[in-house]
Amino acid sequence: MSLLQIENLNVDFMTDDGLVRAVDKVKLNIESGQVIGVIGESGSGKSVMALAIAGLLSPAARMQADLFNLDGHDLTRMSPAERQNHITSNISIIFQEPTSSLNPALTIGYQLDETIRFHEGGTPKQRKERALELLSQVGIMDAKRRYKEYPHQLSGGLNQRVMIAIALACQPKLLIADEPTTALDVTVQSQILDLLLKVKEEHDMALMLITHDFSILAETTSKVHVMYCGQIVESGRTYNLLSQPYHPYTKALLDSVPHFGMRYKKGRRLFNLPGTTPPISHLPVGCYLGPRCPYAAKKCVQSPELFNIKGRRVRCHFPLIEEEDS
Ligand SMILES: Nc1ncnc2c1ncn2[C@@H]1O[C@H](COP(=O)(O)OP(=O)(O)OP(=O)(O)O)[C@@H](O)[C@H]1O
Repeated sequence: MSLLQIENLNVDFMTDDGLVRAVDKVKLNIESGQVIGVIGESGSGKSVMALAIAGLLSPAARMQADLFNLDGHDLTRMSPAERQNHITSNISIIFQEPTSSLNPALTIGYQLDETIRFHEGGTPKQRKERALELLSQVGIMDAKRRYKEYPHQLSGGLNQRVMIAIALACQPKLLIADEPTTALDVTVQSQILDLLLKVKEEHDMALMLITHDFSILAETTSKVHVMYCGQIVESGRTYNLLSQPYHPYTKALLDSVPHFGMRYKKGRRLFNLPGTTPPISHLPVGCYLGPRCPYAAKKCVQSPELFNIKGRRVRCHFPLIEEEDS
């Protein structure tokens, strides 16, 4: 069953350079219980898209969508207050830096209690029991002691567990994890990923994982969206997309990271996409990847639409499909 359906989501910001578009015609469909991934270079619009979905954009942002259906309700027809209420009842989000997401002046227990009070209510005793239960569920030993402690007394990994406990207190149907492991040590990263998958199963949630890391996507997701300059440029089933990318940008990202089993020869270099991501205030005409793309041709001065091909959606005039595939 479809949990979230979005069509033509745009997010604009008014800046000194004028109006800029950080998220451009994004189309998404998330099924209940599904794990999807979003990948792209820094500045490609992943976080702004996540904030837009979670209803957390700054007032300076302008958001517009042709379709925004969440759990069977059309958000485009709701008042801002109704919309916010529906989103906070259904979506939670955790961020890259758990320690800065928590309030350093308040205990873990107080911050958890605030969320439980808002979403579930109950007496102080019931709420405390619920908070301790949530802390145990996310693998925090000695929950009673941690309940009284402040974020600075916990490691980054433990604080991320607390953030996950707070997210679960909202009983979301969708949890968005925006680079949840980037700021953590490698060993802690895999523990947090395992935990996210465990709580996703236990709470029957969908999970949107935003990352820079293809190996995380390969391990955890069933579907991947690749973003560049605010647009989704390729979407598809994880295995198919990673094993045979159709968009030159997806291929460039994959070719720029080492793979297990790759033969290393002296002097051999990983692929390097020339140039840098253009600022959203100065995007090139036509295909945004055009000036950096090894496959660019005359036609690429026209903006490519996202089109369906062999179970994939690709925004490219010349997708990398071999003869026998087409
Ligand atoms: N409040 C804002 N005002 C103006 N521009 C903004 C604002 N917030 C984000 N942007 C711009 O929107 C674009 C997308 O940013 P976003 O943070 O979503 O990228 P990202 O893909 O999440 O990057 P990273 O992987 O580094 O987190 C960037 O060009 C950024 O500068």
